[in-house]
Amino acid sequence: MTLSAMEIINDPYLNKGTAFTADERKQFGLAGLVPPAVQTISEQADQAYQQYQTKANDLEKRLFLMQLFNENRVLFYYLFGQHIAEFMPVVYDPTIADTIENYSELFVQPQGAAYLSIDDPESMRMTLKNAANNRDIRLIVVTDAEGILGIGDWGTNGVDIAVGKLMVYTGAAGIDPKQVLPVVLDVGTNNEKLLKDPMYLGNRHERIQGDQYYAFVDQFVDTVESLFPHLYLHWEDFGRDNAANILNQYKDKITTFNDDIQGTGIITLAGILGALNISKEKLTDQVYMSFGAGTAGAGITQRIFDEMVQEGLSEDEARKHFYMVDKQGLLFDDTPGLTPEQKPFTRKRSEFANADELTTLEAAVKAVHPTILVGTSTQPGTFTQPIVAEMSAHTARPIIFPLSNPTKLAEATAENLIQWSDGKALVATGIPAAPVEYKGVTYNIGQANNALVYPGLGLGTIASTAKVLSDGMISAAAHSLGGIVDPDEAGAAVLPPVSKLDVFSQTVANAVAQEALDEKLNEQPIADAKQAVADMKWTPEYADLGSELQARLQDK
Ligand SMILES: NC(=O)c1ccc[n+]([C@@H]2O[C@H](COP(=O)([O-])OP(=O)(O)OC[C@H]3O[C@@H](n4cnc5c(N)ncnc54)[C@H](O)[C@@H]3O)[C@@H](O)[C@H]2O)c1
Ligand SMILES: O=C(O)C[C@H](O)C(=O)O
Ligand SMILES: [Mn+2]
Repeated sequence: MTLSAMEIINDPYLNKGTAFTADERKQFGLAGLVPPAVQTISEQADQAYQQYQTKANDLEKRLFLMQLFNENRVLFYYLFGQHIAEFMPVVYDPTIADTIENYSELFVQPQGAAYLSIDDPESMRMTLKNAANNRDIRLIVVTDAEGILGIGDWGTNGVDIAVGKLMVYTGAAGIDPKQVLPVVLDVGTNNEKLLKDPMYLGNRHERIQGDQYYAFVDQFVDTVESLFPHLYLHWEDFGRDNAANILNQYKDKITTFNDDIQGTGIITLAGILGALNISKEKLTDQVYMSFGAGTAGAGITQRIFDEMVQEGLSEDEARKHFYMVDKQGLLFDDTPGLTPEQKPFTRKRSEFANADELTTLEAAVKAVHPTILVGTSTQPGTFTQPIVAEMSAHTARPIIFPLSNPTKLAEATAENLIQWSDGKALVATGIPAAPVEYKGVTYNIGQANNALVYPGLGLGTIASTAKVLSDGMISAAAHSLGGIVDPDEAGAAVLPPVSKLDVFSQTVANAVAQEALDEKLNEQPIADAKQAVADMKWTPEYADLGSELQARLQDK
């Protein structure tokens, strides 16, 4: 069996458009099916970038790039590689939030995703097999879309976050796009707007919860593990009640990762270490306050706590450095509605004369004087001027990270934080922020978004054939981002710039793979971690069509 010329052109992994060579056009019946000119990939990319620049806004730009992605993966990633910092906010957060909210209206094609319906579990295996289409799948990003960014429950529309996260894996770290699969678990939605929308494309019923939900998740894990034996399974944007349960269920059994818990923990720790490098302070001297102690907030807190223990504090000593504020206010051991992840970080009312008044962030900040404040609350504008002034009055260089996404949900803007703290605050934001000019200094703002770390973490884990993702590998990833920014430059950022994302993703991957080997977690013999990472890395170049087709036939 061989592929027809039309099948080749319509296959995004094989299509080269005007870059098919004269020989290929002759040999595979492509002559006359594309315009006569034979272009190089660089000429194609220049032409595509010119088109991109004519688009009126980020949504239009994204739709154009998705069209390119749908039609020609190599060209898309070549172009992405040339404009990584410019394209990140367009293919990913924050613009991706608009495409998720308007998924039905914008729907053109399914972008290679697998839609797994809880109403049709019998089809699961076949769907996954067909979506993989004989490809050697090494990486799945799966969501059930109950907690998309901070915008809530978006049902089947959430599939876009799986597609988008995977685009960043390849653009940043060079994961082979032939080896990835985006998946949405459509278990229904509690989003009334979607349930009433005649155009909604997902299952039109409330979320199935409890045993049936967990059985469906379990069936999914069993099925992908049996179909794809070398899989790295990435969970994204599950709801607060399920995310940690699922991670705890599988993390010691398979190679798996929760981005919101672990990825956010790593990047935030890296940002804090970067900030302490600037202020020349020690982590173990800090007082940490988590605002919005949900999936991400608790995940970050746990990572910073583990780091303090690693730096020599006992668990009891370390715990004294942490405070959590959620909807109820400062969390105490008798606060109703605590999650299992919050319980270890609650305080005793007896520690405060006015415990019952500590129901707002401002009151908690006044009572505790945190030196680090991290926001994952989905509550915009909650890091107010009085709060920032209060922190600045008690700390030389307060570390303040408003991490809620997308843009409209951020707890504060970087500009306000720099102004309100008179340039003292060490800031990172969840979405990209422009440098802030203040009193003659240009403050570069680091982006504490898990996208700065999960691509390298994934590449390192897959390349090392690690059987699990260990705490040591996670810690190695966080530490590997140090030493890239010069901390002594005025206005230095706490994290390396997104423009270097492709470079430092390799650094992260190398560190993670080395740690996996040091811990003897590799399933296959590997002599050299760096070499294994280099061998795994895919680069966007057109391969010879004949060889590609040959390989395709061998896979069948
Ligand atoms: N920058 C990053 O890399 C990154 C990573 C993950 C999540 N996030 C962002 O963090 C936010 C939360 O995501 P999540 O997955 O943890 O969601 P989540 O629903 O698990 O957690 C949100 C928490 O905020 C709490 N909250 C709600 N209203 C509050 C209020 N008025 N005061 C205090 N707390 C309040 C909720 O009770 C919950 O515990 C989102 O906006 C998301 O985009 C950012
Ligand atoms: O998707 C992002 O931009 C980061 C994070 O995973 C989130 O949920 O906000
Ligand atoms: Mn997320």
